[in-house]
Amino acid sequence: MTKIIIKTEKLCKTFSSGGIQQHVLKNLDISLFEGDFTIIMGSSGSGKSTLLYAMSGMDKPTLGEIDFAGKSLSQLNNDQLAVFRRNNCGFVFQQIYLLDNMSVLDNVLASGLLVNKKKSELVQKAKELLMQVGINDNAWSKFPTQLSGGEAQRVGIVRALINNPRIVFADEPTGALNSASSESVLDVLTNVNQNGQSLVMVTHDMKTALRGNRILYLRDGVICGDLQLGGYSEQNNLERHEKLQHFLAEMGW
Ligand SMILES: Nc1ncnc2c1ncn2[C@@H]1O[C@H](COP(=O)(O)OP(=O)(O)OP(=O)(O)O)[C@@H](O)[C@H]1O
Repeated sequence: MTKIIIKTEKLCKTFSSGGIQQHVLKNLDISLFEGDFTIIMGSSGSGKSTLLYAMSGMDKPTLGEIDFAGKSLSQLNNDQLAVFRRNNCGFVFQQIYLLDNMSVLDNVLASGLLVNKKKSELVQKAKELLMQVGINDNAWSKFPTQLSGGEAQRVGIVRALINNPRIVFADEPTGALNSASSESVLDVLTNVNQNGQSLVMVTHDMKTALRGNRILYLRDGVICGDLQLGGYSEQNNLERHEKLQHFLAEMGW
């Protein structure tokens, strides 16, 4: 049976500003499963990023519980949460946030060294991962400004993977890329998932969503659709495309 990796119970997030409260996430009960590539879709402002940040322990919920691989996140203080995130989560953002004054290799190593891994092992692993995403040795000493957007995001993915996270969270990872670069980044994410890595990704884009095997649809802070799409492959993509199109039409997307 597939193992649950994250389970939320009555998860709520409310933001207050200027005396006005905005209930962004409303009593969400969600289970995410190991090995899945879960996609979160929904209209702008529906709470997708807020949900991603709450489930990953980046932000604290207002109410409710998050069980992450057997650990209750509400029991952790901020320092413990930071350590927990470092050991269990990888993050890929639209803005890639590579450090401009460090080489490609050092950007990856910096994340690994934060969890006290042995440097020689890390270097070996970083190089292997960089090769796997098509960043070859002639690029390892380059600085981020010398990379294309797609190359930089593939380095961002390696940085997210360097500590063997239980799950990788991605927030619109291709949102700032042209279509060729997007495809190369999505191929990498697909490959990472096909090698067993759990992923959860927020996207607005249908083509991007097709890389996932499960689609959660958020409307006004409530999950109103949950589609099992089956795993991505180029052969079955037409059928999956139609299924997703139908689902999104039902959701009023
Ligand atoms: N830190 C914050 N303080 C106050 N309000 C916030 C904060 N973060 C998010 N919000 C509000 O919560 C709502 C949901 O935001 P969120 O970014 O989660 O939506 P989203 O579905 O990811 O939107 P988009 O697709 O446009 O990125 C928005 O109305 C946003 O303004």
